[in-house]
Amino acid sequence: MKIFNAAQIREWDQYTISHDPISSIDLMEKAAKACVRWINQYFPEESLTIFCGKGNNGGDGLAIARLLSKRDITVYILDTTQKGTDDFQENLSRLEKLPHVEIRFIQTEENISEVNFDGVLIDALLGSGLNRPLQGITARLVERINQSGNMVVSIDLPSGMFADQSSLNNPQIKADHTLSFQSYKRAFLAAENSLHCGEVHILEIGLHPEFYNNTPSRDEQTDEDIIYTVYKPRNSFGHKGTFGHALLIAGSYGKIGAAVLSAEACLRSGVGLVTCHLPSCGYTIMQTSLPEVMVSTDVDKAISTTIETDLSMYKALGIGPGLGTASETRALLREVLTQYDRSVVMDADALNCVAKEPELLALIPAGSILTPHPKEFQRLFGDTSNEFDRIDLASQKAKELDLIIVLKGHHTLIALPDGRRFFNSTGNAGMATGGSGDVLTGILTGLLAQGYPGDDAAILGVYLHGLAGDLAAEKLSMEAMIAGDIIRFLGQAYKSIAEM
Ligand SMILES: NC(=O)C1=CN([C@@H]2O[C@H](COP(=O)(O)OP(=O)(O)OC[C@H]3O[C@@H](n4cnc5c(N)ncnc54)[C@H](O)[C@@H]3O)[C@@H](O)[C@H]2O)[C@@H](O)CC1
Ligand SMILES: [K+]
Repeated sequence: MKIFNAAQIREWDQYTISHDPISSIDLMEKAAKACVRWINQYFPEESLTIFCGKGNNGGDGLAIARLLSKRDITVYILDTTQKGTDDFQENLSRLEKLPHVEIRFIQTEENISEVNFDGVLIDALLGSGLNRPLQGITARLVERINQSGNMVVSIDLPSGMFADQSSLNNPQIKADHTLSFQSYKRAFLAAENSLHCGEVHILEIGLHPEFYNNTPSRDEQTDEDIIYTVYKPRNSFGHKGTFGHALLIAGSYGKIGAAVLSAEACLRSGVGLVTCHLPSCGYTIMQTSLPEVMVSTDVDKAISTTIETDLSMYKALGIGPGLGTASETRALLREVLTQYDRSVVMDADALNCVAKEPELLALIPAGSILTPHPKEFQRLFGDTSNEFDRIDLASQKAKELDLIIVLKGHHTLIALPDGRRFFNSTGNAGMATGGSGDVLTGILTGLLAQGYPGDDAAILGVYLHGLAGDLAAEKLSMEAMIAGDIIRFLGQAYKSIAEM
């Protein structure tokens, strides 16, 4: 699903108005009706206090008030000097025709102390038209709403939150639910906003599909349609050679488990053969845990010497899980990156090695996949002041270095070298557990070895990993699931993708 920015969303509204055609006041009525259906379902009887600004977000609020006027309702209008939009004014005069609805105006800070915060609070102060951080009386009102302790439902966006840029540390509504229209906004994908958005509900308001289809978007949220086009069902005439041979370079003393997890995930991603290059202390552990994996061993407790084998026999290479960052290991990494010219997957300590020796970056083969979590990303590419900047930096580095950057998080970002950015839609907090990243490395390496191009491998692999995690959490709970469970549910995840 494409994610449009605030300007594109405005254009989409305008396109619908002129091509549907529909008047803008009728479009607002549709949006309000969609909200009312939701409110009636979630809060069927509660009294409501509705806070409106004088833009179209406030217009939505006034229309909602009229449609729910049989309830116990109070409407507060934040009466700035600014003139209301046409649709706001029209909805105000429609509402004023209902004498039993109480409309009060907030013009001074004193008025705020007279507000009665009753029942469910509907926040229709500001929406996607926000163009500066809240201040003065608006910020004060927002603060009071947040302090009220009442349930808060925001219309379109929590007031004070920008649709497509960081709002970190700005005054903004802390909503329990956000009812937004038609499609996801960037704001809802940022972890830094999650405490303010609450649960996000996207309501269909019939914006014109032609605009959606014809308007390119840099950002997309991975969904079933995308996965359907990326996933390649297995060729029934294939043999194990068809599905590639992957090499994983992983493990150190005390962290052989990372290599085992990664190797099993790689196998279960569908690859034909897996070889794991391990320090010698991991030999018995790996052979006993996973008889399907071939093992080549190094001499020591950490991987530190030259790999003897001809790397060109491997279709893909994954480096990092449990590797450590010893200087000998870095030397090996340098050698591998120099020798190998197909895509590699680099995670965890492989990335930390690169952070210690940044000149290694230039050796990474084009089209390779890097999978940092935010801390590893920061070590590699430096600090950013907020999540939006971090995503822009990841995107810039993906372009500059011709790499795919998978920035792990609640909505993992997949930044492609051509500038496109995908936000993953599967996964849950249960996956924040040791070894979960090793599993992802294995899956991605396995998909590359099977011949998936890097961008498809990243999009599909991250989605599968999250979906398997969701299935594991459903069965076992987020608390009790562990990384190995993600592997155990990979099969079910594949099955549900195949049925799409
Ligand atoms: N036909 C349409 O365009 C539709 C619009 N809809 C609603 O319209 C909203 C967008 O409407 P608007 O563009 O009027 O935007 P808003 O209702 O968000 O308000 C924008 C106004 O507030 C002012 N403003 C911006 N930042 C401010 C700040 N920090 N403090 C005080 N004032 C500030 C702006 O100068 C502008 O006049 C959406 O969020 C959505 O709720 C929906 O009704 C769906 C249809
Ligand atoms: K709002």
